[in-house]
Amino acid sequence: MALAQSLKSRTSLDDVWEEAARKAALPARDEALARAIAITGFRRFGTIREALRERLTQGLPADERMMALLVTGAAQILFLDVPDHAAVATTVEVARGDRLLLHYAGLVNAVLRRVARERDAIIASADPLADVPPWLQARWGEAYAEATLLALANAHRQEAAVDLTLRQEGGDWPERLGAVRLPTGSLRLTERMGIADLPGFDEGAWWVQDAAAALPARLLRVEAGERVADLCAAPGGKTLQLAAAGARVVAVDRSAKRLERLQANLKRLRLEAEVRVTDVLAMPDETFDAVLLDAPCSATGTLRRHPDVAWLKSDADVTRLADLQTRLLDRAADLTRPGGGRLVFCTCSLEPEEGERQAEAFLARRPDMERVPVEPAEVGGLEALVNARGELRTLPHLMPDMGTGRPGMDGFFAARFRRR
Ligand SMILES: C[S@@+](CC[C@H](N)C(=O)[O-])C[C@H]1O[C@@H](n2cnc3c(N)ncnc32)[C@H](O)[C@@H]1O
Repeated sequence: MALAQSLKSRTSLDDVWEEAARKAALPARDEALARAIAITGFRRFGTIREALRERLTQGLPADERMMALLVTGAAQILFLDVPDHAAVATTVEVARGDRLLLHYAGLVNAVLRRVARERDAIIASADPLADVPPWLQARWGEAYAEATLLALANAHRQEAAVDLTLRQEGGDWPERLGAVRLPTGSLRLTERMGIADLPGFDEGAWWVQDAAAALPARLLRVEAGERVADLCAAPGGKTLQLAAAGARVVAVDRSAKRLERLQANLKRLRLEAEVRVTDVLAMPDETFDAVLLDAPCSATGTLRRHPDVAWLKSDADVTRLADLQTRLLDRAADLTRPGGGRLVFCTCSLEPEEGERQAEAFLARRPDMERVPVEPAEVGGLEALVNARGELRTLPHLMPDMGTGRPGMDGFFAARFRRR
């Protein structure tokens, strides 16, 4: 019932999962299936809800737990490799075991059987935009062309691939890992495997990082020995890239818990960085040769991994976060060395307020900063990833599958500046 809890409290699935899993105490394999069901429930929430609405004479249940129960049952029937009878039986069993849902058991049984019988028709007639909630359809309809909106919706229905960033480029890692080298340099696994069992994990030869997430730190073009600030650094994917390039990195984040993961990552990779638990806005004056600001954002570029975000966030979150980004960006500029220091601002959002408009307003209010356009050659020659102003704008459908059967990448924005 993590899905119900997440919907009710508008808290991310990741945040409610740990506690829910501890309470349920499921064996690892069952927990993995439960998580796949919850993720699929969110990924296809619009399609599933519509299918249920059309098959419930009384309309959708107001009770979140009942709604979540039906969604998890239908997700298994429609989109997961679970036999229909097992999906129906386990969902009915959950209803029977719950005092408040007990009287719905017959209804659950009937509606899920009907969903199973009508599966092909449900899938064939599903609206291509059904899984994009209205607030995002409105935003993306304004920001992007109609064909792009459809491509985004389609990309978000796919599960994300697992990409790796090599600590050191080269070597025979693609063969050893059964991976394909993407044009941008990341490796993409062709099969889903236990990460810790893969060759090179213990020796710290690579780390998991989406192909798009690996681009912003590269745009900083750090050189060995440079002093670099990684602001909003945890859990540290970009810190690892900067440290692996030989920079003396100061990694800053206000979350001590998330920084623990960054420390563990540094340890496994045998890399070093100075780690500071602090609010970027409260950092004392000092300057760095290069600064990376990977600001907190609505994360609408990561819906393939975190489909819950689409159903839990709202316009108000974008406004609030964009305001925080503006303040963080000004602080990041102050920390950039005058006379040539570089600054890269990035977010994993598809919203212009958290990307293009943020960069435009920044340049307008900071005459001490100038833009350093990104060249397509810096992102593997993929021209579609760089806009006319020389900003990186990756979209989830823009990475071809390169023979892995798993296309796609996170949606990221990055702009590069130099301090005069
Ligand atoms: C997008 S995540 C960073 C991901 C990270 N750069 C990476 O590549 O693994 C944003 C981070 O910003 C941190 N954060 C949010 N507001 C902050 C602030 N005012 N000062 C410092 N860190 C902040 C959050 O704790 C979160 O870890």
